[in-house]
Amino acid sequence: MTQQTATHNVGAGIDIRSMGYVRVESTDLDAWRTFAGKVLGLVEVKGPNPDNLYLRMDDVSARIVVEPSEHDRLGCAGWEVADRRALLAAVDHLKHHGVDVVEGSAEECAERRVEGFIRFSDPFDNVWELFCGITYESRPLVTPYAQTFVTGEQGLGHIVLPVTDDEAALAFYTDVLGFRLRDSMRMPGEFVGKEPGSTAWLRFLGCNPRHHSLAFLPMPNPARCVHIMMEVAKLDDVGRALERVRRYKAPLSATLGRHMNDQMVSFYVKSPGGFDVEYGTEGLTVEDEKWVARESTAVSYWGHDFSVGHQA
Ligand SMILES: Cc1ccc(O)c(O)c1CC[C@@H]1C(=O)CC[C@]2(C)C(=O)CC[C@@H]12
Ligand SMILES: [Fe+2]
Repeated sequence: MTQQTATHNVGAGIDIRSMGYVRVESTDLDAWRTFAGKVLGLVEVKGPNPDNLYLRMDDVSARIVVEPSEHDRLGCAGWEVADRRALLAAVDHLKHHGVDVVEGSAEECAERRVEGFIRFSDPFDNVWELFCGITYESRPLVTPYAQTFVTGEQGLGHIVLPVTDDEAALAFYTDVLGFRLRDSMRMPGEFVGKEPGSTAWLRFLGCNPRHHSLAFLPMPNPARCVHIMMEVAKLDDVGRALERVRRYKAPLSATLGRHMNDQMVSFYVKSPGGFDVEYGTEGLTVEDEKWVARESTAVSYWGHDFSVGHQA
């Protein structure tokens, strides 16, 4: 299967290849330094702006950039397209759908080490960036706990964004952005503040073989992000990370478990950004040609007790 087949552009949306980077706003960079380095096992590297914290997880120069701010929240997620031509096509496509697009300045490109990028917001004020031509490093990454992150064509991982209207979100992300629906989960409406007896949908969407790169939860969130997921190669890497959560007293949001839809074994830990980080392994990969989007009837086959996150 090649990336160039027509099926890759199902729905004629934008040809987004993967989630490339995440930018985080922080009131406490030292808290992020410890959390990212000691708990997650990311590697701090030098970057263009000495005020920012740059974190590597693979050959890409930085996958997570934390910048000083008055807020603790997600800044934006950056999504990779193949090249400048794809980026220009995306601009046309977004404008055609009435989306306001801002082109990244030369300084902003230098800070991100990309050839070009654009910024826009989804209908729920989540900030998106699309970029091409990011730099990658010759020096192999040596992670502090010897884990390997699963990235490559699957990108950084996945992100769960807050939305206010699940139907409008599904239409925007599939018809306008070109994501493919991979799974759905029904939730009681009262869970997200809708009228009792109603239904709210959690949708899981993909843009590459990773089962989902994007999901949305119809519930507002001050951190502008529910969680980001990063995947490591081995179950031992998840187990060791869970021990570091305990050692560094990072607040666990959900216990170890295996999800039903993407079969990932993971736990959730609260980041200093106000959103969770899901740390997992053994995530499912799919092929668009064969995949059928169904409705999963449970969060997990076992584990993932979210009540630990609500205990004082
Ligand atoms: C259900 C599910 C499947 C695959 C995932 O990667 C995944 O993160 C989830 C869980 C999604 C969701 C969440 O992130 C926030 C808290 C939620 C709403 C719950 O309380 C249950 C499902 C959880
Ligand atoms: Fe997740």
